[in-house]
Amino acid sequence: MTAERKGPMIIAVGSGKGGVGKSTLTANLAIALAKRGVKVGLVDADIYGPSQPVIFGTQGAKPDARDNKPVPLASDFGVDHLSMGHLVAPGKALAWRGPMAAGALGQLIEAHWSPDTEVLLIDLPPGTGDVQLTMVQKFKPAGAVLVSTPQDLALIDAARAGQLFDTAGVPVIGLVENMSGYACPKCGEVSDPFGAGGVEAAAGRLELPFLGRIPLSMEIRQGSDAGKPPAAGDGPNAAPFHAIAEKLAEWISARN
Ligand SMILES: Nc1ncnc2c1ncn2[C@@H]1O[C@H](COP(=O)(O)OP(=O)(O)OP(=O)(O)O)[C@@H](O)[C@H]1O
Repeated sequence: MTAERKGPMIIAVGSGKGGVGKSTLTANLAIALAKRGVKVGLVDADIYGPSQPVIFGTQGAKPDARDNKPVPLASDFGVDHLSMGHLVAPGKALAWRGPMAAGALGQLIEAHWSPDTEVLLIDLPPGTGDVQLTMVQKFKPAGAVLVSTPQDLALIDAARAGQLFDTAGVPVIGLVENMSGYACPKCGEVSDPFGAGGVEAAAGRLELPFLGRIPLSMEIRQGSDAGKPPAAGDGPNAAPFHAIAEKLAEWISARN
């Protein structure tokens, strides 16, 4: 009688800096986990710059509400999802103060997720502000994945985001390097516009697992903008996401 209903395991995806590919990684990890048979939901908590409706191709869709709670939207990729971008007009949340944004995040997490949902991936806003703090304090994720590009500045911010989770007692599952190495589509030569290997080295210094790297690729950007996330297909850009999802799935089953 006193046993609490066991909800989905919450896993946060965070970054110290904006624009490093956190939303791209979250969406593709969710899709890759779903392909492995995990029942996954995704919350786009990036209240000030929601991008999941574009990535999932559900822009303009309006979630139903039951008992004043939103019902997450289904997608073509087996991942139910909910974003502030589905609930308020674009740009409106920009004027919200911290507590209001944090309250909105609560509504997304406590929505009508299907009862068999095993894992909720949360695409956090970049940085270490109020929304992130509320998230880790109130909803206590089981773990967090941190994404960074390889440059030093992004890494310093990623380490700060790591501290936020550490302070709240949320284990960092590992670090992901995004936009690592670019293969020229014309000549095939690989270059490293943001450097390479920086995140793996930082993971070593911070004594955190390194989960893998995602290349900088035109197809990843085009797929994200067109509602066709690469992990849903089986092209060359799907593999890096699936390799990281495999490690995440191992971490999840070790916790169950
Ligand atoms: N590996 C990649 N190769 C090419 N483009 C990428 C890659 N990762 C992300 N992008 C592109 O970079 C842009 C920013 O990515 P994304 O929105 O995922 O970052 P973010 O960290 O979530 O940003 P925000 O701070 O807005 O939340 C998007 O246009 C996305 O398509």
